[in-house]
Amino acid sequence: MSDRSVNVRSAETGTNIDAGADTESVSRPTTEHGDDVELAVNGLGKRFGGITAVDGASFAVESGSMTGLIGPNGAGKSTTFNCITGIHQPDAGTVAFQGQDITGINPYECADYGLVRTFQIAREMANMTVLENLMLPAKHQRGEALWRSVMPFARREVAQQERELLERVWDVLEFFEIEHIAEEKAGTLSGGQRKLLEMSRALMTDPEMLLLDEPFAGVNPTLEKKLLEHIHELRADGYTFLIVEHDMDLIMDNCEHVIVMHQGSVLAEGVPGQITSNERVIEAYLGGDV
Ligand SMILES: Nc1ncnc2c1ncn2[C@@H]1O[C@H](COP(=O)(O)OP(=O)(O)OP(=O)(O)O)[C@@H](O)[C@H]1O
Repeated sequence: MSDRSVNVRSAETGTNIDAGADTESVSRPTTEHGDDVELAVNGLGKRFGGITAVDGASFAVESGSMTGLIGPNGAGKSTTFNCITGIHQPDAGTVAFQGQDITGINPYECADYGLVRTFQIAREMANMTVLENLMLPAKHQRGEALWRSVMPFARREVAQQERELLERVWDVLEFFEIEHIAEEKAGTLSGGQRKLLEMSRALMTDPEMLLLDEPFAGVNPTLEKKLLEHIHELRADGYTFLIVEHDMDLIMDNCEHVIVMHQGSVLAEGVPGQITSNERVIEAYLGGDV
């Protein structure tokens, strides 16, 4: 893993918090170019009743890359994200993160491994302040158990952890330049500010790889530029990104590798130039509902 200069990582960075003993450790694979694979999806399948949402999707995401996952509406992108991060149990296939089989683990375990996806701010979070929203994900990761808060000898440790946590929250807020909205209720934020909060929440779990589902939807052009700068900055610090986004130009301009899904499986992948000139991709989009 590369050194990271952005000061948004916790003191525990790099130490994989006990992430489930029943997962298999395999040697870390490489791409055909010999680069490290951060995420490997193989033959992934997911059905909902009679609907096949994901149908044998296979792809790899290179460590430290910014990879785009595109495809017409209903291609299976979100379901793929959900199967990777444990929201859905896949019916078929495997998911490996940094060479470890993580197929079917739950979202918390997934975050413990360092793989996290952004979530829309849920309704129940809307009444909480930005600060409170950011305290939550990291608290879970620290495994706050009841005994910690009731046993006198543990109280000092908890207080120290709270202080560190708060420091980290402010580092993240500062990184995204949103300190001024720390006390605002999440429900009152603009679309762009919400996206920044979603990213901030994901960063609080101290990830290695972020899966972003339409991070620019509803974001005005000025904030979109800012958000992109932040993503590029994090990426330069070694984070890996897999981004689902409908804005094709944005993906082509910012990702070095693009995966195209169609009808639940991977139709094409390559550098942006290969994708824009691929006739099967053009056909899928023209025939699809985009
Ligand atoms: N929970 C669900 N129950 C039933 N069908 C679902 C569910 N989630 C997704 N689907 C169906 O699975 C297919 C793939 O959906 P998915 O949302 O993964 O595609 P997508 O590529 O993300 O689409 P979009 O770009 O429109 O968000 C669609 O036909 C969708 O209607």
